[in-house]
Amino acid sequence: MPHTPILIIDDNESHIMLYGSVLNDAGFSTICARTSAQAIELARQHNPQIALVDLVLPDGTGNDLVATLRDQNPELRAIVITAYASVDRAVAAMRLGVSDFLVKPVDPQTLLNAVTNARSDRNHSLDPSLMTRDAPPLGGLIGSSRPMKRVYATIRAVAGSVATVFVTGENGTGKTQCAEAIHALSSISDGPFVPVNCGVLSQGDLGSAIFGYASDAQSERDQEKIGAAQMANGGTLFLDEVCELDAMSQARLLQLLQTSSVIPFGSVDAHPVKIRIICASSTDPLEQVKSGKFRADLYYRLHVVPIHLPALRERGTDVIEIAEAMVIRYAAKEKRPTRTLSHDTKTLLQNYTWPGNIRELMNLLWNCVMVSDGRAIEPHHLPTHMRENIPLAPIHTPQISLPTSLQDYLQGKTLSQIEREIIEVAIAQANGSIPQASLALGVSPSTIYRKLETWGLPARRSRKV
Ligand SMILES: Nc1ncnc2c1ncn2[C@@H]1O[C@H](COP(=O)(O)OP(=O)(O)OP(=O)(O)O)[C@@H](O)[C@H]1O
Repeated sequence: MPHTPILIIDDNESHIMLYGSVLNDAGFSTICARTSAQAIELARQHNPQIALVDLVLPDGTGNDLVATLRDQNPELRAIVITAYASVDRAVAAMRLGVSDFLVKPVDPQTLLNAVTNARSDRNHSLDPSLMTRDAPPLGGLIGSSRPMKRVYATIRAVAGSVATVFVTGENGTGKTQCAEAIHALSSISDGPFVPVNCGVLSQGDLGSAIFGYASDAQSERDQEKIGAAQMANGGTLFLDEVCELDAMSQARLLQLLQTSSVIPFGSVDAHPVKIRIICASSTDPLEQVKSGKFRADLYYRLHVVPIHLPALRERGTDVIEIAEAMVIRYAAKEKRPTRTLSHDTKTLLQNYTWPGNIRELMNLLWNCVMVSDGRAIEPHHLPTHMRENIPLAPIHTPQISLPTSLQDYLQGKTLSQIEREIIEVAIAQANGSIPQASLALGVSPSTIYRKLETWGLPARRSRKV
């Protein structure tokens, strides 16, 4: 429980009673103000850490009041309540450092979620020792660089709450692994962890994959498909590449966050769910908000606790720590003798820019374990572009050439066989460089790495055509 009461500011008596009783029933103490002036005075006396602020007050705007209260106490978390959701209002509130933005009518669960999130956000940001002390790595995450220690500390700090977490970082930096670590450390770790990659499904499939659908009861086909949000009930829903959601799914996700219930497509029935949402993006979500692709109010609700995963090239000697662990892992997996990394190999690994991050490193080492025969992995086992320090941006994009008669080529092949062949050709023509092959194919390197993982192939063993 917080040591100081929650300050409720609203000029409507019935709202004050409603919010007060919900919070009191949940064990919070509250104090109430009907005007900005009263609120400023009460805040001086009681130093509240959380304030619930109506946007329209008799003697000023809620935003102005938040600014004054945060001037008095920069650690104060403000939850703004408004009758109208609008992007402008949400953005203005975000600029003021508002912690949550609720639209009337506010249901009790949404209010409690917002207060719980504000508390965990506050606890997290108030503990500077968490950010600097030597946080040991978490299961599965290797690396002891300073930026990663900060990440481990944040994961630990947030895992105890159910606050929404927004993980950012380039492809292959470990966003999914980070989400899994948060779930594993949380009080809901017994519940399911349900990941959805919003970047790989078509928009039509994506909406029903997350929220499910209910079809016409007369239809002979399945009448209902449970979506990931319901499957995650009691656990964590992980939305990877969340900025890829279309407008309709963004609206549904916002509704899910506001009401803690899921309405499947084609249905009007709301299914209550108790889930934590973790989302991730490899692009800057704020840029997506600025360009109008992603709703500001949704971003704002998702971005309660941000975690940024540094690129592998920014993690110092983590690259060697991870590489050594991977060599052991792949040697065991492939039943090959364990090899060391020679001094020169380590230097090359350390100096490379790793556009595909850890996924690229893993695939490279898998390949090295397969092709090396001596005691150590030497520079000649590495791809040419790493040995010769070829710049990251390719001078020219390789052209993909396929057999001349398309009909002959396609004959008797499934779509997935064709996809696999095209990817293998592109890799071969890029001399084993996944980043270059991905440029030629117009997909992200992660997409190719994932496919190779599915096929059980290390990256550079792809067939030369
Ligand atoms: N710190 C780490 N130590 C060891 N392995 C890691 C680490 N971080 C990530 N990995 C591994 O690297 C691979 C890629 O990680 P992950 O899928 O979590 O990345 P991602 O950022 O979610 O990628 P994408 O953006 O493509 O979805 C996984 O096999 C994961 O287990």
